[in-house]
Amino acid sequence: MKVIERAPAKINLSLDVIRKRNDGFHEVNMVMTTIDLSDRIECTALDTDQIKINSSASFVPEDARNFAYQAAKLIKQKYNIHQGVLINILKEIPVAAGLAGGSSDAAATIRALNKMWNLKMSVEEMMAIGEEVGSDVPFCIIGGTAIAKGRGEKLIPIASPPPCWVILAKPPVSVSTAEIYQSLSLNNAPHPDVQAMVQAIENQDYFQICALLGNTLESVTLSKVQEVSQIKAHMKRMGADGVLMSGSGPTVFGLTRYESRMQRIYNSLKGYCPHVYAVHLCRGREPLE
Ligand SMILES: C[C@@](CO)(OP(=O)(O)O)[C@H](O)COP(=O)(O)OP(=O)(O)OC[C@H]1O[C@@H](n2ccc(N)nc2=O)[C@H](O)[C@@H]1O
Ligand SMILES: Nc1ncnc2c1ncn2[C@@H]1O[C@H](COP(=O)(O)OP(=O)(O)O)[C@@H](O)[C@H]1O
Repeated sequence: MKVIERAPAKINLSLDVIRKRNDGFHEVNMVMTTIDLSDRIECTALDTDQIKINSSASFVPEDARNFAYQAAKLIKQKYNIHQGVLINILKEIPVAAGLAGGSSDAAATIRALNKMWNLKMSVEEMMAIGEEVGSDVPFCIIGGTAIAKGRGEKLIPIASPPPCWVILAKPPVSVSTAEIYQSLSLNNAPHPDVQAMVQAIENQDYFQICALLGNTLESVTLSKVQEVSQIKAHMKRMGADGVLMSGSGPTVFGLTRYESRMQRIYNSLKGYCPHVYAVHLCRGREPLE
């Protein structure tokens, strides 16, 4: 038996870091939304009782460090499953990019194994398992657009933003999420207006959404990866209506409603950055499969 699931990336339209907690995490307030750049997860039943990972990308661990492996192991333990699974990961999402590629692979694995082993887990149960793998995994279980609080696991689904093109450019460097949070000094950090962003999305006010894009972590990554500022400036010059770094970065995204402008921004970045994509926001809570 084989179950296939789509694992879409996310971007953070607004990301505020409120305080450092005692457990090593930070309290956040974010607006996240899925985009139509996806990995593909294929789960195939194995005769032997083991978890095997196969990934199409280098840099992605194929052992217990893989988030999909960790998700499968947690499910096997919780439901006392003695069957094995081969998890084939076809990577499209750049790795360590601020786009939650690994988290989305874990979430898609949870959805796939729920079907393959007929576990009848509710969305809440899948989110609880996801939370044990990483802060962004519960969001990746539901997808769509949501406010995320706590360390990212407390979710309030909201309406989707109005349709537009999202151009993504990842400079040829990767950053560690833990290091970026660690280097953040909250004394002089910028704090985006998350509530105003939620309101702008509810009003379907595209230009207000563009104006309110903000990310507390951006200044930290900017100071380590100079290409982030260069790409931001370039996207603005080429006519993007709003530009921001996603998550802990270093991927930068730009928004436009015009296909011709999307093409211009995309083409002008293609020679400069190894990873450039032009995608759409995902509308609504489409079934993630
Ligand atoms: C910054 C964000 C924004 O969506 O995304 P990415 O850039 O990773 O895509 C997330 O907060 C990342 O979530 P995720 O990548 O799941 O992080 P986790 O694996 O749970 O944690 C990795 C490390 O990041 C730090 N961390 C993470 C989340 C959080 N709210 N506070 C933290 O301080 C902790 O040091 C933790 O050990
Ligand atoms: N399935 C996976 N896909 C990508 N990276 C993974 C995966 N499982 C574990 N990792 C590890 O997680 C780290 C962060 O990757 P990723 O989830 O792509 O980035 P981000 O947290 O910035 O969105 C990588 O450096 C990689 O070692």
